Amino acid sequence: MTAEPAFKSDFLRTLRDRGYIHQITHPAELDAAAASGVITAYIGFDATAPSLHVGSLIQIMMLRRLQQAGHKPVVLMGGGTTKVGDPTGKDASRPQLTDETIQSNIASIRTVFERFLTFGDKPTDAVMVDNDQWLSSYGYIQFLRDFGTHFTVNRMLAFDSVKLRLEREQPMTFLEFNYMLMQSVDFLELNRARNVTLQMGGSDQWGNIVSGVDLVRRVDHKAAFGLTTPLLTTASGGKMGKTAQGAVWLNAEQLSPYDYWQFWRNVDDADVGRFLRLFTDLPLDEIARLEALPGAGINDAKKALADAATTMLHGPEAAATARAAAESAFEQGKISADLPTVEIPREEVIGAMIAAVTARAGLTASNGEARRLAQGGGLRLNDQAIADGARLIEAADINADGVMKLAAGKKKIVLVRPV
Ligand SMILES: Nc1ncnc2c1ncn2[C@@H]1O[C@H](COP(=O)(O)OP(=O)(O)OP(=O)(O)O)[C@@H](O)[C@H]1O
Ligand SMILES: N[C@@H](Cc1ccc(O)cc1)C(=O)O
Repeated sequence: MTAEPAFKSDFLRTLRDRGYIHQITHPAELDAAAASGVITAYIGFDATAPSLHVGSLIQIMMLRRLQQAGHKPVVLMGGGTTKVGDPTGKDASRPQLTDETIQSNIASIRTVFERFLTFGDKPTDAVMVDNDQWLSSYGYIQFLRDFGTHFTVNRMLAFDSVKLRLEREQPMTFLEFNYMLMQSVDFLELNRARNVTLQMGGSDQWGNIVSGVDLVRRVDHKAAFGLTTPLLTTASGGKMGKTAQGAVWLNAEQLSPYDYWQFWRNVDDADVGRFLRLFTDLPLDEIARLEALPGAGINDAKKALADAATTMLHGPEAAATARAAAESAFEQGKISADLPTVEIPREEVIGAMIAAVTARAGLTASNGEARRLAQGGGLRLNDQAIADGARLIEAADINADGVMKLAAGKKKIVLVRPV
């Protein structure tokens, strides 16, 4: 192994110590800049959905580390780039979103950033910009003349986002082919308007980021840097942020604080230390202590992770409520009103097979999966294991509050309310 150079700047030292760094374009130059003054850095987020998910949280946390180290974060909303759609990592073109959908997604996404960053007018306060402001006002010919000359098709074909599609003989439209230019122009624009010298993102963004660095350096002869994080996967190999049930959304409307707390509480043992370093502000020595807890102590480390991550996103009260609901549900065998409740038409519950209700409540993907779960002893109705997936639900299974408690395995649990 080659020895890694020691960083002088607090910012890069923290990023390295906490596991954020995958690649940097000019490490020594960037380190010197961050050690000697305030730098301004940006990360872009496209508005492809009404909420960001846990995969993008590493990026948000990196902007938080930047601000904690005394530098200035710029959050870029991709109002313009979302109209084109980043082909990076995609097998096929994205569906085109309407302007209304993009605007409503931006309005919904932007709310979470205030939890992680301090916005305002002071030198290291965060600011938010929307690239629609400049990208949409270029005329086509002007854009081509100003920027098209700085990109060769030869080089663009060599980037993964393009190359992999061509190799697989999957179509890439000319619309998508332009995405890289637009992201590069963003960097140039932000460098000129706000003195942004660093762009960060996930490792899949490397091609787009390097193109922007090159554009700033070539056109304006100014310093510009790129830094990427590893693309996070969980210990079981899946892309971080997606689960069998879907993405782990950051907005409470898409995923309740309870389910968010549960996501962190249920991470694999092997992920706990890494996630504590990336997703909480706990000091490294405290994390080392939590990681080293013997045996079942790992559960305390997971609860510390769930508490800290949920507090940061949803606030201390929501985190405490989620934890109390989880503890009463899993550890004391009681029913807690804070468990997620699923409303199902009465006729689909009373008299229906428990396997069907389990699937209908979203605990399993199918009736068959619910039946197998029951056979294996993993299906519980009001804390009693039910081995027969064909067992019919009776009115007597519903308690005085009008709900019954249904659990699939140790981790998934809901209240079903017939309505
Ligand atoms: N699992 C992950 N680990 C690290 N970074 C991630 C992960 N998922 C997304 N990112 C990063 O978060 C930023 C925003 O990504 P984006 O919202 O496009 O995520 P996505 O899951 O790829 O969404 P989409 O499916 O719309 O492309 C990018 O910099 C991307 O590299
Ligand atoms: N391409 C990035 C989002 C982005 C958009 C514009 C930028 O200038 C930077 C980044 C993504 O898909 O995640």
